[in-house]
Amino acid sequence: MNKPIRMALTKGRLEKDTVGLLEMLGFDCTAVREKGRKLILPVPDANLEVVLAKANDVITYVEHGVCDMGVVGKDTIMEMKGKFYELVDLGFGKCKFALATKKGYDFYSGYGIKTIATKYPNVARSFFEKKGMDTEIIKIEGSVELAPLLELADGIVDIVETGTTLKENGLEVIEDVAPISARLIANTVSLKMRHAEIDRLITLIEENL
Ligand SMILES: Nc1ncnc2c1ncn2[C@@H]1O[C@H](COP(=O)(O)OP(=O)(O)OP(=O)(O)O)[C@@H](O)[C@H]1O
Ligand SMILES: O=P(O)(O)OC[C@H]1O[C@H](OP(=O)(O)OP(=O)(O)O)[C@H](O)[C@@H]1O
Repeated sequence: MNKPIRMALTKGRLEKDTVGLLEMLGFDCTAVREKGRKLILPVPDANLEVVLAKANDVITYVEHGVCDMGVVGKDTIMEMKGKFYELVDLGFGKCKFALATKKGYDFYSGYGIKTIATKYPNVARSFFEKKGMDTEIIKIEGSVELAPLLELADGIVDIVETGTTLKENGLEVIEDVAPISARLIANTVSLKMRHAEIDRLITLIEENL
């Protein structure tokens, strides 16, 4: 048998749904479910090796070819860009990028440069560039909703899923930026060298979505 296909999975929110998808395809994911602190786990009947990584690192490993495939959010793809193929929209991990401000704040009024706090500076920059709007972008590592409350920023570009975090902090969406869901990605060389195996897996996934 060929060496296993290495698939990098985003740890955290996307992990359960990805394992659920592999199980729905009929693969035994016992080793992944009972992983403890192990980070590389076999899915033997699929000839897969699952690598558990942080979202940005999934892209780094796939881009460098040390993982053949990956499962990562569209948010991470939009922020990191990079050279790899985006193959399938997996339809889970659904949320969106949105521009939000304090409730009732008139973001588009006035002539001063607006300040935007975000964990995703490239996404925010390109959103405002398309509008032809000059902004100051400040990178924040988490709980981005704090920035307008502390008056560091006029608005935020962040992930919104249920809207609860915005609501409980007196903020509201004023514009959607982009829809987000989990994507299957592949290294460009792996897709050529292991085309038959990857293609079989994609067909199986698409039949089960
Ligand atoms: N409410 C949400 N908040 C953030 N990400 C979400 C949400 N719902 C779905 N996602 C998707 O899940 C992916 C993984 O999110 P998760 O919070 O587990 O990791 P992360 O964004 O790297 O955060 P952390 O730095 O806390 O690990 C995101 O990249 C996004 O595609
Ligand atoms: O619309 P909601 O369902 O409330 O979800 C959105 C929140 O979830 C994410 O934060 P996360 O929990 O990953 O924490 P972080 O802000 O520290 O990254 C995101 O950055 C929002 O804050």
